[in-house]
Order: sequence, then structure tokens, then C-alpha cells
Amino acid sequence: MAINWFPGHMHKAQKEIKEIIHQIDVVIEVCDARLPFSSENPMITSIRGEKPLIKILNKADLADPELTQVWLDYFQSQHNVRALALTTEEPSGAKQIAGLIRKLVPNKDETGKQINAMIMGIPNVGKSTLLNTLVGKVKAKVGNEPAVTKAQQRIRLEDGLYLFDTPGMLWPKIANENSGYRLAVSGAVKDTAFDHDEIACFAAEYLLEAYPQRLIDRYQLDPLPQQEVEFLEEMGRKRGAVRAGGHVDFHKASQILVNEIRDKTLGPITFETPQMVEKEQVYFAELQQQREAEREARKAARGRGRKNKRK
Ligand SMILES: Nc1nc2c(ncn2[C@@H]2O[C@H](COP(=O)(O)OP(=O)(O)OP(=O)(O)O)[C@@H](O)[C@H]2O)c(=O)[nH]1
Repeated sequence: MAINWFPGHMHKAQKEIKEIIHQIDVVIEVCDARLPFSSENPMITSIRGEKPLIKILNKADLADPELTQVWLDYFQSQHNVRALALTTEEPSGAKQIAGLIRKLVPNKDETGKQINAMIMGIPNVGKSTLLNTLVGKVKAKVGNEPAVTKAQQRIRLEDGLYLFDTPGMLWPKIANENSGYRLAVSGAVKDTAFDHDEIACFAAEYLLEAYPQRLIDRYQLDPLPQQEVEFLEEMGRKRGAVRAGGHVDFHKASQILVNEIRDKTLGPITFETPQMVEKEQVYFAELQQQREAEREARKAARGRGRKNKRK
């Protein structure tokens, strides 16, 4: 599954971040708590080594609280990283973020210098909502600080502590195909080009493994089919997604499942765990190596073919 993302966008965002990163003391990355790995911008890997990082697992209300804790522990164990689960509509976030920034950059404001933080994140993770919550507070506090300008917005979070808005548009994980599916299933990526049947099969396979009891309870299927296609068919039949002649309307069944995941009817769901993505990373890295080796072999074979023709 491919997510369309344009090299032009990537290049522009990279350039803009490079231009301001030297002024930044700490980076705040907003992710989707349901997929903290897949909703990460790949550029964060290089920034992480360079600057302290606050990882915000946003939309925590939609994610499985137990797995949110697993992810928080995972990020907290990394060098120079602090993690926080948030529901951005709740205004308490500003105080928590400020506290974490001061922990990561402890001495700078004591010397009278301001601390600069930069918020970044892929589209739709809730950056604007978070910034609006923060801007609301700041407006009330400091009056006429220019709050919302499109170009390089900067807001005052507390005395001596400034936030820079994300420069440019950042792309999600696209090298890991499963990340594409998870971004689509959760609705984190708004892309109508996704095939509902395909993402429903991907989702069903995961839910059968990770949340079987919820499927039993919601769709009254006991025993629960073990295969995703069989599950979707039985679930579709139960929900009246049936065509004339009694055949299950697979597309409609797929739509029901995806919608009920997205609107939280199936409860809070997290689509990935650290263990799962670490395994996938190894698999996709090997796959990429294999593809490159095959490409090289084909290139070499074409070269040999041309030589033989000339003889
Ligand atoms: N359930 C839930 N929804 C949220 C939360 N925060 C934001 N949203 C919703 O997520 C959607 C995207 O939020 P935005 O703030 O526009 O996200 P963004 O990252 O600024 O998106 P771009 O402008 O595309 O970069 C909106 O529909 C918000 O209402 C949250 O904590 N929980």
C-alpha cells in the first residue's frame, strides 16, 4: 500500500527545519497515540540525536491505555527523550509540556536566555488543536503577542519559554508498508484512494489477534472465525450486509468494520507495539536489501547482454 507523498514537500520541509534547528533547544513531536511509530516523521531520527525530544502521544482518548503506557515507557527509556500522553482538547497539557521542557533544558533560562521549542508532526495528529490550546492560554496571559501567523508562528508558553510551529508539511513513515495500512485503518491519513476491503482485511487480522473479545462482544460471533476473510463474511452476514441471492456484500462489511474502528465503537485501540514494529523494521530492511540486490543483478545481466550483442 502506497501513501502518496511528494518529494517536493519533503525537500521543502527538510530545508525549512534545517534553517531553524540551530535556534531550537528542544523538539516536541506530536504523534498519534494509536500508532506512535507509524505516525512519526522519519526525520525525527536524525534530530533525536541532536536535540532533546518530547514525544507527545496525542489523541490518547482513542488509544488503548495499557499500550499507551507501554509506549511511554519505551520512549522514556531512550536517551534525551521524555514522553507524554495527551488529549489535546484538555487544556492541562500546556503546564505538563512546560514542565518537561524545563526538565530537558534545565539551566538555560537561569542564565537569562529564552528556551525555544519546536513543535512538529505529520498532518492530522492534532498539532493545531494543541497549539490553539496553548495560544489560548498565552493570549490570556501576555496580551498582544502575535499569535497566529502562517509563516513561522512563535508563541510564548511561559516566561522565557517559546514555541515555534512546525515549518512545512511533514510526511509519515512510508518505507514500512504496514505503517501505511495502520495509518489508513485508524483514519490518521485522510486518503480516499485507500481500498476499504484491503485495509479491512489488514485490520481484521490484527483485531483477531489483539482484541478478539471485543469482536465477539460487538458482532456476537462465538466461536470467532480465525481467518480475516471468514470473519468479515460472518460479521457482514450478522450485520445485514447481504446482497440479493444471499451473498455477503464484502465491501459493505469492510466499510462497517473500518467505520466502527474509527468512530471508537470497538473501543480504544492501539495498532502497534514497540515489539511488533522492531520486528517489522528488521523484516523491511532485509526486504529492501534483497530488492536492491535483485535490481543490481538485473542491471548486471542487462550489461552482459549488451556486451554479447556487440561481439
Ligand atoms: N479524539 C481526539 N481528536 C483530536 C485530538 N486532538 C485533535 N483531534 C482531532 O484531530 C483532527 C486533526 O486535528 P488538527 O489539530 O487539525 O491536526 P494537525 O496536526 O494540525 O493537522 P494538519 O493541519 O493537517 O497538520 C481534528 O478533527 C481534531 O479535532 C484528541 O486529543 N483526541
